[in-house]
Amino acid sequence: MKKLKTFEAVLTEHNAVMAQLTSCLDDINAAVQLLISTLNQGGKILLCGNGGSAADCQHIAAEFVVRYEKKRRALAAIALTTDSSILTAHANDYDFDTVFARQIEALGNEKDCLIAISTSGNSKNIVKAVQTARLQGLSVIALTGCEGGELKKQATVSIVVPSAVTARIQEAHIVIAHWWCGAVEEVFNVSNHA
Ligand SMILES: O=C(CO)[C@@H](O)[C@H](O)[C@H](O)[C@H](O)COP(=O)(O)O
Ligand SMILES: [Zn+2]
Repeated sequence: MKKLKTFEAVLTEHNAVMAQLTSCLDDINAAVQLLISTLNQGGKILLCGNGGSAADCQHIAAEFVVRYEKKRRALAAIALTTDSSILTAHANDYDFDTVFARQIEALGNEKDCLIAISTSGNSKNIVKAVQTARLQGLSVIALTGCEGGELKKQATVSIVVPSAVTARIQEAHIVIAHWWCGAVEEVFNVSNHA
């Protein structure tokens, strides 16, 4: 049986990935500018991902629509991972590879920005979502790892977390996305919110 990785080993691995995130600073900053300009011009943020990254999509959308740390006006974000009727109908009647692409066809326009999350950078439904988004004129931020895979080639801005371990990459993704939420919130903080 494979020996259990100790919690200390996980912490060491996690801390090493966090320390190496400085290599992604330019891309992280470029992505936040894209999010701010998207919202400034009346666009919305769409998000897609599988598994743990699907959960991250709805987590991040909630921060934008409701709040991160401050009360301010609502910001437009939709997780494409949450409508079980759309997901099951499309997977059942067409195929799973286009579950997100289909929703982008329905909802996306050139003012919008897609945040596409895939730790491998190669999940077919995420790659197809990015292709559809680019064809429709959306900008795309890829949150990925493992050298970026196919996503890196197709996104407007790619953040490639320097790790090949899915869980560590996901942990880095949420740290980055939380920073984006805080930075965006600062810009839209001048609010008429009660
Ligand atoms: O959360 C985890 C592992 O931490 C899993 O659910 C993981 O997200 C799933 O295996 C995904 O299908 C992986 O897809 P991707 O990140 O390579 O696109
Ligand atoms: Zn997980």
